[in-house]
Amino acid sequence: QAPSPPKWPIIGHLHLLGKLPHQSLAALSLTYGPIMPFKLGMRKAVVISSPHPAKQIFKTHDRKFSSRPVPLAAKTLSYGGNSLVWAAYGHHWRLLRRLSFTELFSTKRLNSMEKFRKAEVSKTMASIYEESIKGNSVNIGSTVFSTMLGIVENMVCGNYVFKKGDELATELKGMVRDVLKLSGEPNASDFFPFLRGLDLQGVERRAQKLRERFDGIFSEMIERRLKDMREKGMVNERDEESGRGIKESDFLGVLLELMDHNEGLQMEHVKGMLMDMFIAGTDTTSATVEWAMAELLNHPYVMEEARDELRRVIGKDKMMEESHIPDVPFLQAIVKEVLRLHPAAPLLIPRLCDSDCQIDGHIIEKNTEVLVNVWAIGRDPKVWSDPLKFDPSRFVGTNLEFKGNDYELLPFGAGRRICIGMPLASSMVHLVLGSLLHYFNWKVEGEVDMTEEFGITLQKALPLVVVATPSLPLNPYL
Ligand code: HEM
Repeated sequence: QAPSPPKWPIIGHLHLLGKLPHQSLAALSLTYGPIMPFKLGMRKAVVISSPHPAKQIFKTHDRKFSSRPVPLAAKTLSYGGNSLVWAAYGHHWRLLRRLSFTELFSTKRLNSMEKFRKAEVSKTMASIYEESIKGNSVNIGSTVFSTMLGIVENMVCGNYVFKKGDELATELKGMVRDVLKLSGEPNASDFFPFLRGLDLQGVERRAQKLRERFDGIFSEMIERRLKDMREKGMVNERDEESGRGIKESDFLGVLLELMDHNEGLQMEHVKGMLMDMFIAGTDTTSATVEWAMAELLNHPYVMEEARDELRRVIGKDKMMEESHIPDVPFLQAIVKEVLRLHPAAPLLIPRLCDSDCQIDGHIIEKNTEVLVNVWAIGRDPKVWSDPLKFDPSRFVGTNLEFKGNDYELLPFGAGRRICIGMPLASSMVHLVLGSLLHYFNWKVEGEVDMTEEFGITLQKALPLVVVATPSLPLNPYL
């Protein structure tokens, strides 16, 4: 057994989690090592804080670690824990993963939707422009959240339930945050199965209520889609805008059709998938752009270097497009540096060990939960020189990527359960951040506060609200 902190009777190590578990666990692993057994009430866990054991888990023994523990709140919110994010590794998960890949995230599918993403980002830039000429400030996180909401929504169901800036979109951001908070909130019923049913902290009650609110939205989406399908067959009338082929359906249409053909898919699986995409795809991406802007505002010379690069590559009177991304290596380095210091899921989404396994000489027993602390790995002085310094140039001229093969940089996880939305997230973070920098000047008085807030995702405690001024002579976004 690897060394672990002294535990208390019954609660084990729960008292050591603190308000920001990724930070408390990172500090403890400095004393107890990179493979640290941890007792969460009655549940066995192990915390991994270094690239070598992470590689063993995600590569050498990936199959054994390909399920996840499902917190009770997540089970309620995901319609029973059978969605892509939470399903146990096996036939059902493979079906959902394959469907999501072919219908949403294959290169072909993503390419066919590019025109639409471009339009969505232009709309965002135009709205920031309008605010900027009025001298109004912009809430970066909320603005990028709405952009991602529009993009995910269009990919998933090809129409709009949420209008930009309307009440439902604003409400939805709050709801997504609540889901992430609830799913990450330590819940006594998870740690002590004999307390199940008592719901002492009211977590499940709150999860149930939240799910009902989502359910109203999803039911409306599905109702509309079914009506379309009845009236027009599978023809997607929005093909002009979405760039899809005329006979193709969208993701929701395909799921509903498969459900009809009894492929083992039920309505709650379809709704669980909608929940996954809206939760996993929106706040993660907008938080990354928000952290990036916060770091750049605190490092104006880095921001200036990125803008010089964008001006050189794109030109002064053109919009940034996804096709520019391979030609802006410094912007790419900034994104890597932001994901190193501020990974949107600092403990990833935990995995579950399905049979005894030896990692670097330590036995990890069956049913142990595995928390890979990528936040700690990103700040480990044994891995990075001057790790707390925001210095994108450390990536310039290296082949280091965040795609699951370099175990020192794993913001999207790795192995067969690596984030399926990574290609989309990567394009969007580069495109939105690049566009914000290319088109506007950004300044703040004093330092931006970088305090983190608790949740399953890493959020800024204080939202970044800044005034922009247009920086290019023409406004290519209007
Ligand atoms: C910066 C943005 C994002 C980050 C940092 C991120 C991070 C992650 C991480 C760490 C995991 C768990 C991986 C593992 O267990 O190894 C994950 C899973 C997942 N992500 Fe993302 N994600 C992002 C954006 C997105 C987007 C845009 C979507 C979709 C629209 C998405 C959909 C998913 C799904 C469905 C899973 C579950 C995959 C499975 O269990 O098979 N994510 N993500």
